Amino acid sequence: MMTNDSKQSDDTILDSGRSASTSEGSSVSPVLSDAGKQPKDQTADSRPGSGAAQTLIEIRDFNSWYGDFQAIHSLSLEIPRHQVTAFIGPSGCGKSTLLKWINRMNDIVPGATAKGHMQIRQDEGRADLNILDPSLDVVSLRRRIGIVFQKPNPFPKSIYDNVAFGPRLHMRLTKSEMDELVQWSLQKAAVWEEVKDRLHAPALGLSGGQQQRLCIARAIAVGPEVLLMDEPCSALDPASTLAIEDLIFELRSQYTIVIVTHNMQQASRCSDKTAFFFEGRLIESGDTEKIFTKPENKQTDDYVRGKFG
Ligand SMILES: Nc1ncnc2c1ncn2[C@@H]1O[C@H](COP(=O)(O)OP(=O)(O)OP(=O)(O)O)[C@@H](O)[C@H]1O
Repeated sequence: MMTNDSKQSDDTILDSGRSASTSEGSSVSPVLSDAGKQPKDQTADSRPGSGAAQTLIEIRDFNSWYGDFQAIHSLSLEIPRHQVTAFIGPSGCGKSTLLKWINRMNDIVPGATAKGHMQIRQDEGRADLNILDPSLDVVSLRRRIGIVFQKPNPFPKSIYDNVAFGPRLHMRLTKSEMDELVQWSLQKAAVWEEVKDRLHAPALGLSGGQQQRLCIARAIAVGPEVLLMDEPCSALDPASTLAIEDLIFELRSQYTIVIVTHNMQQASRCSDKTAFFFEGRLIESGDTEKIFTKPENKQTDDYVRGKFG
């Protein structure tokens, strides 16, 4: 259907069935700088005008389908660099669908197609990258845009091997460099103190909250710019949830974070920007404080007040 619409030639049209993607969902990107093999300082922003929140990902007139069912309608949204953006809205409104297009996880979903513009800014001097380009190397994309799922999903390997998995695939590190990277990642994910004496024990022996922080460590070990989080706390107890929320807030100085959540308190506690979706459409987006205190749209107001959803 939409794949033959030649009138809109400036739109990218992506049919996941045609894509040459792989099913490797793990985000993997270099975390070590060339010089000194130290974890990169990703806070530095070389683009002009850095300081104010800049757009990292621009989504414009984005539509997506599962077969004939249109899940997202003409959605436009800018995701700012080094901030936390929360996607909220009732079940089935398209939050996860949009999230999973941002790192092309939907490539592996049969019948999933998309059309529109979705671009990630590159370093100064390089043209923005078209995320929906069917010829894009999605493994490289997922090294830049990592994802953490609702349910912690450590590999049935040791804690150490979980974190080292991506770097082993994509980097050539010495043993001591790998040790350093594993420690750095676990520290960033605020789980090092709890696991440092049992790095070679099975990851599946950790608590749910520890497993989720391990999954965050695994995602950041490969140096992504963006972390997508799909209801990362929904399987966790309140104490673990607070630990992850603190972590999200902390990590935003170095990563751009997008979090899907059903928990309004969580969205208001740990995000800078909020986007409210309803039935596949973006109803309103803006500063989290404004969305939760003075939204412009009545539907947004009703939702954040818990009147529906
Ligand atoms: N693989 C799929 N095949 C067909 N339809 C799908 C598929 N995944 C999602 N959908 C449909 O697309 C719409 C959006 O789903 P999506 O999972 O993005 O919603 P959501 O807002 O994330 O919901 P929830 O909060 O319940 O996770 C829903 O109507 C859903 O049933």
